[in-house]
Amino acid sequence: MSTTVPILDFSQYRPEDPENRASTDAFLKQLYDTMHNIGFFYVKNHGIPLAKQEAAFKVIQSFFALPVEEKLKIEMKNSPHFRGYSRLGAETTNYKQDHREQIDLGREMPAEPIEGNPFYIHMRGPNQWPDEPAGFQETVLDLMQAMTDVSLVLLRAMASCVPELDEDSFMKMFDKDKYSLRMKLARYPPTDAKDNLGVGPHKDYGFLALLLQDPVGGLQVQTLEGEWIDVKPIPDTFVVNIGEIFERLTRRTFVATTHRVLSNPTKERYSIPLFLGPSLETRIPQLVASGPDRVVKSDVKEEQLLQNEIYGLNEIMGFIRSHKEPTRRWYTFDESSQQWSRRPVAIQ
Ligand SMILES: O=C(O)CCC(=O)C(=O)O
Ligand SMILES: [Fe+2]
Repeated sequence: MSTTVPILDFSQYRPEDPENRASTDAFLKQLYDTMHNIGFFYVKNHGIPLAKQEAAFKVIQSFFALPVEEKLKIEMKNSPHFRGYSRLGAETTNYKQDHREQIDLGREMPAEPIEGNPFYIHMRGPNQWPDEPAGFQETVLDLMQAMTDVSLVLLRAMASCVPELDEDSFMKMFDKDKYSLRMKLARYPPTDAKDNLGVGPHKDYGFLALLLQDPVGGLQVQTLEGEWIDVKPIPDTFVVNIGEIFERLTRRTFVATTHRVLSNPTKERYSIPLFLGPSLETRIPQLVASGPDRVVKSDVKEEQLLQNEIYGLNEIMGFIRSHKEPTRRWYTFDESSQQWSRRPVAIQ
């Protein structure tokens, strides 16, 4: 069976408009089928102006063009909240070094006290912002807000298209002051190496990811039958995919699709994924009574899946396995209790 990544028209989804019922229902039906059959799709007519997308790419490109010493001023190892810059090769996916550099960001929040809090609470905290280029923070925050707004509406649509899910109790996990948001600003340098994996095969850890990619291409998804297909850039669309926790919650009615990025031999590539999750303390219920008995082929082994009941544990464990140096400096693992904890001050 050949599979394609469908394009959904977001302007069809207007649940508050009774006149538009047929169109909203058609959108929800297509959304359900897509999430069940492939777990990846494009959205068009999302309402985020092209100018906002282009402005973000522009400041991001200027940042990555700075000398490395400048970029290292906001290196992730400064941050117990896993925020900041990771240089080329600093990140690991599926046991292998990735070939990209990036800035990790999240919601701008105050750091939480160490005493009396679980270690995963430190995923919350402030971002590190570069001084240069001018306007970086405002421009990136502007896009982050617009992408968040689209993600939250998409999430509601996803919840409402599953008959077994109660939309309101589902959305309660996404308390407006506490839901979790992570964003990456990524640059993949060109490589003519035979092994041209920009990012190795993985699933995303949260509920959903919304991705803006530039025109270069290289993103691929693995169909449920195990075949790799291109998610070619389509101008003015965003790519959406489901995360592992959504898969857990729906007992694989929805699938967290495996994906990877192949670097281009001659061109650098930029992408901006945003990951949405509930508040860190949320215990993820399995809201669907029983899932279909599905066999899904994936290059990601079951042992790699993050399926903890507490959402925040999944998020921090994803960062701990990908970012060795910030982890070594700020966290410690106790063999006897098999527990992680946060160091009060970083070690050198
Ligand atoms: O750069 C991309 O297109 C995808 C990146 C990705 O999958 C990730 O960072 O989780
Ligand atoms: Fe991903």
